[in-house]
Amino acid sequence: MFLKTLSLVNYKNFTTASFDFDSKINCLVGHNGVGKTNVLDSIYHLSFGKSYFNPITSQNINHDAEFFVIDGTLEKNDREEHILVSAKRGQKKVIKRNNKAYEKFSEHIGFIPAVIISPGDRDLIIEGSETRRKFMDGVISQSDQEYLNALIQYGKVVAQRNALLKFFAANSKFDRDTLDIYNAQMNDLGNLLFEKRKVFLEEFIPIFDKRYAEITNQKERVAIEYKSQLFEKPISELLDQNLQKDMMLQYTSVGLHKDDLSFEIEGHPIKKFGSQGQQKSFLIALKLAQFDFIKKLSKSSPLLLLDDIFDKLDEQRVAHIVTLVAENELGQIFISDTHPDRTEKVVKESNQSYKMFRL
Ligand SMILES: Nc1ncnc2c1ncn2[C@@H]1O[C@H](COP(=O)(O)OP(=O)(O)OP(=O)(O)O)[C@@H](O)[C@H]1O
Repeated sequence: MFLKTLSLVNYKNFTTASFDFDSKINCLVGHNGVGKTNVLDSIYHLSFGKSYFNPITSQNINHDAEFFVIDGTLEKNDREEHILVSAKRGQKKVIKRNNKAYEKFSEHIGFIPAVIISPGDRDLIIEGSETRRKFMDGVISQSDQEYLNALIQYGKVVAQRNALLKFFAANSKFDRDTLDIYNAQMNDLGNLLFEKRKVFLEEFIPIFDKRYAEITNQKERVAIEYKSQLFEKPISELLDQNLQKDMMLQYTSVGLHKDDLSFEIEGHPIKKFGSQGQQKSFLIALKLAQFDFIKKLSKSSPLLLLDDIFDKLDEQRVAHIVTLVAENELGQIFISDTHPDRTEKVVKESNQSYKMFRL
């Protein structure tokens, strides 16, 4: 699978732009702020139906315009596929595949598998548990529609349960029967998601370990561990035990939505004890493991979007990734960089076809 063409109208800083991509390596080069990241983000948008950097759709529309269009042609399984994402201020976004609009965007997830590596990935280490859950959910969802549907449903049930708790507090009421309906739904959906997260991590963690060792020449011991209250008790029990607390807080304080992943180096949290370089290697290993995992399940190489990759890796490491493309381990990649010469030097050495786009 590869992205053949991309046209943008009023997407972020672009009024119009079009690209005819190479099936292997594409380099977007230019000064700070010319829009290199925005091109990568528009490709991400085609894949996930939203921006990686700014989830507020209206803010992706050029400041001076009323709408944006991202139009891409893919070659997938020897067929040409046409994907269009468009948004108008004040209206719902539209995503079309071969001119037919999706009713649910979630149906599109996984159609164009993609992985982005960007300086902002550091949030995965430094921010709260939500970023890590989102990462895990994102990887699983790209290859498991049942997981994605259950996840969406679970989120809705928690929101309904929270609204009910607020209603109880505002009206000094309590209705066990309605609460039990939500508890049962949370329990069933939560268990399904918990089992799938466990299965996923059993497979994902060894892939991550291998990638980390490869990137660092096995310098130190790192670990990812799944943290969930569900290892101790089923959700139904957790909910019963915490009912008084939830009534007071007016939200659901326990469940699968509190899961986390702990990232450790030599037995200590990498957030506090990892050097900058170790954190960078950890994040890249995490993203390459995501790539491997999705590739295995979807049986095609995800698009690899490398934003400001030289910020994260020295020339040798970037060359290593480009070599992987040459060996056909990776598929189509997009690299953004401010230094055309250093990028061109690295990609030339790979003896692969490539295109340079000077923005
Ligand atoms: N909705 C928008 N309308 C117009 N311009 C926008 C919009 N959103 C972002 N921009 C502009 O896009 C530019 C940033 O583009 P981008 O982040 O892609 O740059 P870059 O080439 O990757 O830069 P760097 O090398 O610094 O990472 C900024 O000038 C920003 O103001």
